Amino acid sequence: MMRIFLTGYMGAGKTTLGKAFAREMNVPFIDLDWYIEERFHKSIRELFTERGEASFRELERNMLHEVGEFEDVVVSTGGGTPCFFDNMEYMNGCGQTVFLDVHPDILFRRLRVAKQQRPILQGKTDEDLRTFIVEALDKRAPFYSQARYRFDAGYLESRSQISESVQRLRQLLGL
Ligand SMILES: Nc1ncnc2c1ncn2[C@@H]1O[C@H](COP(=O)(O)OP(=O)(O)O)[C@@H](O)[C@H]1O
Ligand SMILES: O=C(O)C1=C[C@@H](OP(=O)(O)O)[C@@H](O)[C@H](O)C1
Ligand SMILES: [Mg+2]
Repeated sequence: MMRIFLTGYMGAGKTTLGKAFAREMNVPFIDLDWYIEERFHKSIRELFTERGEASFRELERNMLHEVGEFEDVVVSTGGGTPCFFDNMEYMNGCGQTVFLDVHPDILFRRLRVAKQQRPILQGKTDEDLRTFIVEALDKRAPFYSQARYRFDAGYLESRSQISESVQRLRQLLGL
């Protein structure tokens, strides 16, 4: 049975790598954000605005517990998932957890062009964004570091880099 949770900051590549890795391992892929969006028929952005973050975190935890029941699955969590409730402990209890570690400079480069879909980053100038990433990583590090494995996900910019990363992740997990 394979149950893998990918964790890490926004833009770390959880969705990109998770999708490619699940395909390689021939198991279903679940992106927790997409799962939530489908269930509630709303975008993450809408859920944040309509309910506020605290309520989003509750439903995120509930949905995590739902997907944590599935067997043979690769789950990409949201960037904040490990940092609320006992979510990290829960994931460690039922599967393999991987922290996708990426340097803040690379995260900045990725998120600059992809901040529209992420409610937490909206309206930030470049300078604000850079500071915000560094500070958030600092706050979230104690949670991310509880993952069983750490993976350097700084190389996901092309198809070949993605497939090289998939092989590297496979080796790390001994699969
Ligand atoms: N369609 C795309 N165009 C350009 N870059 C992309 C695209 N999809 C993914 N990427 C790159 O991969 C990064 C990681 O994205 P993603 O997998 O969504 O991260 P996460 O799920 O951890 O937030 C992106 O920010 C970007 O650098
Ligand atoms: O870091 C966060 O708090 C969040 C990350 C997002 O997921 P990604 O990391 O996949 O962008 C999404 O769950 C929501 O916007 C909140
Ligand atoms: Mg994602």
